[in-house]
Amino acid sequence: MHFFSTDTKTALESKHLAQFIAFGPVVFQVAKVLRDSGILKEIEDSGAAGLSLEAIVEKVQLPHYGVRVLLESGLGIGLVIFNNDTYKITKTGYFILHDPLTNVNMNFIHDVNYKGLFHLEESIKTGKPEGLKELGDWPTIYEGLSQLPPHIQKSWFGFDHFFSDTAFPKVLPHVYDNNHIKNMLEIGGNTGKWAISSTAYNKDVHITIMDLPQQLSMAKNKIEALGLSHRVSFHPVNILDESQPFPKGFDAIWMSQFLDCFSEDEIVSILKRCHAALDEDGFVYILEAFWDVQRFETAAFCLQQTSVYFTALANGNSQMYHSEVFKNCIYKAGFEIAQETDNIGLSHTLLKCRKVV
Ligand SMILES: C[S@@+](CC[C@H](N)C(=O)[O-])C[C@H]1O[C@@H](n2cnc3c(N)ncnc32)[C@H](O)[C@@H]1O
Repeated sequence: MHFFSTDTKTALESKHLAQFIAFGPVVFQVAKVLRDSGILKEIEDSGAAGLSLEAIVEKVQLPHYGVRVLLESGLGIGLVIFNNDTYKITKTGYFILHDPLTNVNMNFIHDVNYKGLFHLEESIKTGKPEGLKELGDWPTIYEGLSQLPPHIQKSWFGFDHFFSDTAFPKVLPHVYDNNHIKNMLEIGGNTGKWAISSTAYNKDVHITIMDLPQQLSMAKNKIEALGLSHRVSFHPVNILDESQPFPKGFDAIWMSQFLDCFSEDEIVSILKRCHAALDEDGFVYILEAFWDVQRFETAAFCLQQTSVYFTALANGNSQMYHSEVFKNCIYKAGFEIAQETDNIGLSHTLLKCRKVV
């Protein structure tokens, strides 16, 4: 929050940033084409010597006019510099080429969000993911995940997994060490990554994955292929259907990057049903990224902008939450927070919640 309490820019900096915003889609597309066409890579490979426009055209085999337009735009964006008749890469250009976070975000924004974001204003008014029609005809993106075209699906999973992959190895000891968990319900298990890493980390735990039927069939194939069917069960359900009871008798419930897919009222409803499904001395473990609990302003920025994907594309009513808004949902559902562990992986917080007695 401290990042956002004062206006620190000069008037000149502010006007420059305003132009970056006004030309935002141009900046984005140029950077992506400079990355994907190989132009940035050729310039980087030339090192301190740099490359002339003619040499770049020769190397990437694209029309002279197009390469010139891209590079002149790239100068203004700050991806390249030009001196002694040659282009050289900048540090920002380097991040566009090599930084995993930048690449995952850029692919996700281009493939999943770009066209749908055109419908943002409509989504704000209706509370529905109006941009989703650019990808397919589903009520939310989750029903469509397994049917997305392969390159869009790759970008969606690349984005989702990037954050959980960095957090899961760090969070496993917090969940399993000294907690004697034998029977865990995992809600929103997606492709089975948590179940797979849990069974490898803890030789006793049995996991039941609850998710949409389409999603579970993807997870099931993976679990079977790994020979883990005796350790992992599946419970297909649309959690928004409140008439569907949760299975009972769990000493732990795990939800990672799941509750941010729902509105505040829906989160409370899901957590109340967790309350009923959980043993009296059991715990709900929630792994989430909160934009106000970040060490770096860039991390907070990424989370704040990711919220807009939920508005225009995913379901129209959820977001990456401020921690206080989210915690109020936990309290309303009859839980208290027994332990909070911040700064896990890139940006996550682990909340260990117990029933209020
Ligand atoms: C963002 S993914 C989280 C995946 C995984 N837990 C992780 O940490 O990477 C959200 C998951 O929630 C599931 N989901 C979304 N809406 C659902 C619903 N209405 N009922 C059941 N599962 C749902 C999706 O299918 C998806 O697997």
